[in-house]
Amino acid sequence: MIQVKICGLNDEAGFDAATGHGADWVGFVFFAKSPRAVTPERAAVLSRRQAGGPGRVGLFVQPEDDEIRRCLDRVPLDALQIYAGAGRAAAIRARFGLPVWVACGVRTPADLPGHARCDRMLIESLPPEGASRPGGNATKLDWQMLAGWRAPGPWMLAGGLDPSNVAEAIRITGAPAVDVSSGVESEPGRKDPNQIAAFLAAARVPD
Ligand SMILES: O=C(O)c1ccccc1N[C@@H]1O[C@H](COP(=O)(O)O)[C@@H](O)[C@H]1O
Repeated sequence: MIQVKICGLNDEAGFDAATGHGADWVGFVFFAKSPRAVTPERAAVLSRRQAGGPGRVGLFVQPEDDEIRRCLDRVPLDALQIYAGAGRAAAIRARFGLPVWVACGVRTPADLPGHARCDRMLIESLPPEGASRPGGNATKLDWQMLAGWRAPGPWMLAGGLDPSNVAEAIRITGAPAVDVSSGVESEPGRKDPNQIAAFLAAARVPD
């Protein structure tokens, strides 16, 4: 079955929709410039609503070790999704002993990774020129680019997915897992429980 991560959860309604409809992972954005940003304390409150539920993924942009440590002291995380180079990913993994997922921004087929240097690659489009954040911009890749790509390790597709296009994206790319943030929101930073439910259902429709 296709695995699904619902990212950028920051309120009870969104969190409950993601867990209640069977998301495999929920994501908390620890990046202040994001409209979905949460504090570690807020993530901990949400996280406690569903003990033993989906995996909890913390999203960090160019993080220092201290920032990750501060989060982990407050909220248990099962994986760290980072926007940083592969060398930094290895150091973070060694330091914290958690799976590290690395965002791989792709513009042309030459950008597709040939080697796995982390626990999971997030294949997504590069941000638009002048964007204030490296992801979460609702920009999608040319999915056809991935059609002949042999993934060197676990990966997921992200960027510009929504309930109306996720099934086609999976069909074209062969993605085993997908990640969404903007595409299940009524406005930036506000998750829509109905769209979360629709996304999970659409991602899991059998071929
Ligand atoms: O969601 C954010 O605000 C965010 C901020 C900084 C880096 C990444 C962010 N989100 C991630 O971006 C992709 C695509 O998101 P979208 O569905 O196009 O909005 C996804 O991996 C999010 O986890």
